[in-house]
Amino acid sequence: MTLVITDAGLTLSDKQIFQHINLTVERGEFLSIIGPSGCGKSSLLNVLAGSLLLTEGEASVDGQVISGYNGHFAYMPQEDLLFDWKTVFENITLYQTIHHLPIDNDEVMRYLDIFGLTDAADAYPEELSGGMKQRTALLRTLLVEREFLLLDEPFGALDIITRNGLQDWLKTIKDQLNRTIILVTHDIDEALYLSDRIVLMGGSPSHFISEIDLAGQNQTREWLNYQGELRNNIYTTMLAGHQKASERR
Ligand SMILES: Nc1ncnc2c1ncn2[C@@H]1O[C@H](COP(=O)(O)OP(=O)(O)OP(=O)(O)O)[C@@H](O)[C@H]1O
Repeated sequence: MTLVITDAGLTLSDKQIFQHINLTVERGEFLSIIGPSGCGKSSLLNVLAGSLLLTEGEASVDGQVISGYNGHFAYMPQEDLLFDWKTVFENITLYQTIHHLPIDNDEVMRYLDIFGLTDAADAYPEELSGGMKQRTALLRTLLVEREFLLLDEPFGALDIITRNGLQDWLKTIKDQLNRTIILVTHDIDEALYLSDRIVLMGGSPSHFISEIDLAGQNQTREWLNYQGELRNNIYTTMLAGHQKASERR
């Protein structure tokens, strides 16, 4: 499946959030979107998930225009809260329970194993570490079984050690997930480490400023250590976009 966004713009309450956004995402790709706070990254994910409608242009999956909630995207919002009174198993199968869909226990157990949560299946969220909670929320999103996973700052609230651990983990399992992933992050290194491609968003109204193609790179932690120039270029570009936005506010 291919996602195509063409000349997309979004105005909310008379404020133009973003404009002229063009993007094609191919099946299996890992794309990160980075940009300053408030530039509209979450809004763009909301458009794809169907909870916001574009005011200009269009987004489509395999030619089918997105015009509201649709069956292509599973969205993990910034604060994907787990229900405290439900176990890990019950939390991750919530979508199926709510929609009266069958639960494939073998499949769920297989994913619990991949996510390192087998022993926690019957635990309640308060018994989990921060990293385990995020893995649980991510697994819940994955089990919705959509082609595209939209991850909005999934590791944003975690300490650096846990965060790095989850990045390493996501990198090792991403091929097994067999999904197309769109990740929103503020963390340049996270984007460099995990992505096939990065788009930078900024300005006012916000737009895509530039794109970095990382396909074919072997992005190890050591590789990251040598990306000072690239990291600096991304940061400088983001800063320029942020300053431009501040001047217009
Ligand atoms: N329903 C709404 N009505 C009006 N303005 C909104 C609405 N939702 C979001 N906004 C505004 O849209 C802008 C973009 O918000 P959004 O959350 O998409 O940015 P972001 O880049 O994801 O920010 P962050 O990185 O801080 O999460 C912000 O200025 C926000 O206040």
